[in-house]
Amino acid sequence: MEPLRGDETTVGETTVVARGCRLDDAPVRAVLETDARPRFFWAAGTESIAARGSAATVTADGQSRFDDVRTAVEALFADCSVPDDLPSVARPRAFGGFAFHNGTHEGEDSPWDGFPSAAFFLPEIQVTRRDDDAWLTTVATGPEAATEAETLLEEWRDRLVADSERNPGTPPGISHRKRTPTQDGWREQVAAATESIDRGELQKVVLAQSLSATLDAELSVPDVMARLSKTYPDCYRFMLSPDSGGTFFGATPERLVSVRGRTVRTEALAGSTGRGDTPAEDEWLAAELLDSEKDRHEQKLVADAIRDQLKPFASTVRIGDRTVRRLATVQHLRTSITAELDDDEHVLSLVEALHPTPAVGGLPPDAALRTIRETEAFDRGWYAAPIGWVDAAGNGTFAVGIRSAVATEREATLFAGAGIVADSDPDREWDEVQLKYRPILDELE
Ligand SMILES: C=C(O[C@H]1C=CC=C(C(=O)O)[C@@H]1O)C(=O)O
Repeated sequence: MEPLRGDETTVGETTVVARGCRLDDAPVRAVLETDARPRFFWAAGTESIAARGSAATVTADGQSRFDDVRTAVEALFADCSVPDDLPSVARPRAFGGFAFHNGTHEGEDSPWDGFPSAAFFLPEIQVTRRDDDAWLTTVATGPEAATEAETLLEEWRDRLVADSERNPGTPPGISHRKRTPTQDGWREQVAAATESIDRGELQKVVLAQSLSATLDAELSVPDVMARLSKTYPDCYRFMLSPDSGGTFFGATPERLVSVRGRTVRTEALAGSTGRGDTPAEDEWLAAELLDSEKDRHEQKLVADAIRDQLKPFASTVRIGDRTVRRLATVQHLRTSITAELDDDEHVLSLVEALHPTPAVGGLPPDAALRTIRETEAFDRGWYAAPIGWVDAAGNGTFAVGIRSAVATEREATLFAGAGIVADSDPDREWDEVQLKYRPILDELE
C-alpha cells in the first residue's frame, strides 16, 4: 500500500475515499465515450460535469423514496474522506434523479426498463469544468480505497490528457415514428380535462404525449449533448445512463430548485408560444404571450403553488416580475423565485416538497396526478421529474427533466406536455406540444 497522506489518518474507519487533481482541460466527452455504466453528464451555465462508474449506488422506491435517498446519500458522504485542499467545485457529488410518479413501472418493453423510481450514484470518475478551471475527482470504497482512488486518479489523468477534440457528428435520421395519443385521441383527452375543470374537480392538469422514433443509424447521446450545447446553451443539458437500459437525456429550460447554504432558487415557467421568423414577429409573439389571460393564469397557478410549497421552509419567498424566456423554438412566461431558508435544509427535502410543480403536474396535485395516470397511455418514467446532483453539504441543483427523451442505440422515445386550463384549445395545445419536441427531434431527424 502506498504511504498515506494528510487526511488519511482516519482511513482505518473510512470506507469511501476521494482524490482529486487539477486538469489543463476537461475533455468531458472522453469520460462519456465508453460503455461504462452508470454515466452522467450535466451542463448548466459555465459548469459542466461528466461522471462514470459507480463507487456507490443508491436506489429507492415508493412514497419515502426522497427521504430514503437523502438518508443514504448523507450516510455515504459522512463516510467519505476528502482531501481538505480540494476546492468545492471538485468535491465528489452524487448524481441521479427520480421517476415522475411514485412506484415502479412493470410494463413490458417499456423504454424505462432499468430506470428505478430513484437512482443516485457516487461516481468513480468525475470531471468538472467551471469557467477556465478543470478538475478530475476519483472515488473508491473498501479497505484499499485510498490506493484505488489514487490509482484511478493517475490512470485517468493520463487518459484525459491524451484525449483530443471530437466531431459532434450528425443526427441519425428517423425511419418510423409513432405518436401517443393520435391527434383525435388528444382532442378527446383535452376535452375530458377541460370538462373536469368546468366541474370544479381540477384547476389545471399538464397532459403529455410520447413520440417513439426508430432511428436510421446508431445514436450517440454524447454527440447530441455536444450539439445541444450550441443550440440550447442556456438550458440544463443532461444525460444519465443507469446500470442497465437506455439513456435519458434532454435540454431543459426549467430549474426545479437549487440550494446553496440557505439560499433557494427556483422558478415558475409555464405558458408557451412559438418563435417568429423575424425579430419583430418574435417581439409580437412575446407581447401577445405576456398579455394572454389564459397563459398568465396558467403561469400564476405555478408561481403561487411554488410559493406555498416553499412556505414551510422559508418565511420570506420573493417572486420576481413576469418575463418571457426565449428559447430556440419556443417562448415561455417565467418568474424567478428565491427564498432564504429558516433552517439548514438538504436540497432533496426541497426537491420532495416541490415535485411535481403545476408546470408538469397540476392543481389540486392529487386530482391532477390521478388524471395524468388515468389519461396517459404510456409511462412518464423520468420525464418531467427531478434530475441533478447533491453534495456532502446538502447543496445541489435539480432541473425538471422536460424537453427530453429516453433512447437506446436505434430507438428513441420523446416526451412533451402542455398545461390544460379552462379555456385550453386542443389543437393549439397539440401544436404547442409539437414545438416542445423540437429540441430533441431536431437532433434525431
Ligand atoms: C410540460 C412541459 O413544459 C412545461 C414547461 C413550460 C411550459 C409549459 C406549458 O406552457 O404548458 C409546461 O408547463 C414540456 O415541455 O413537456
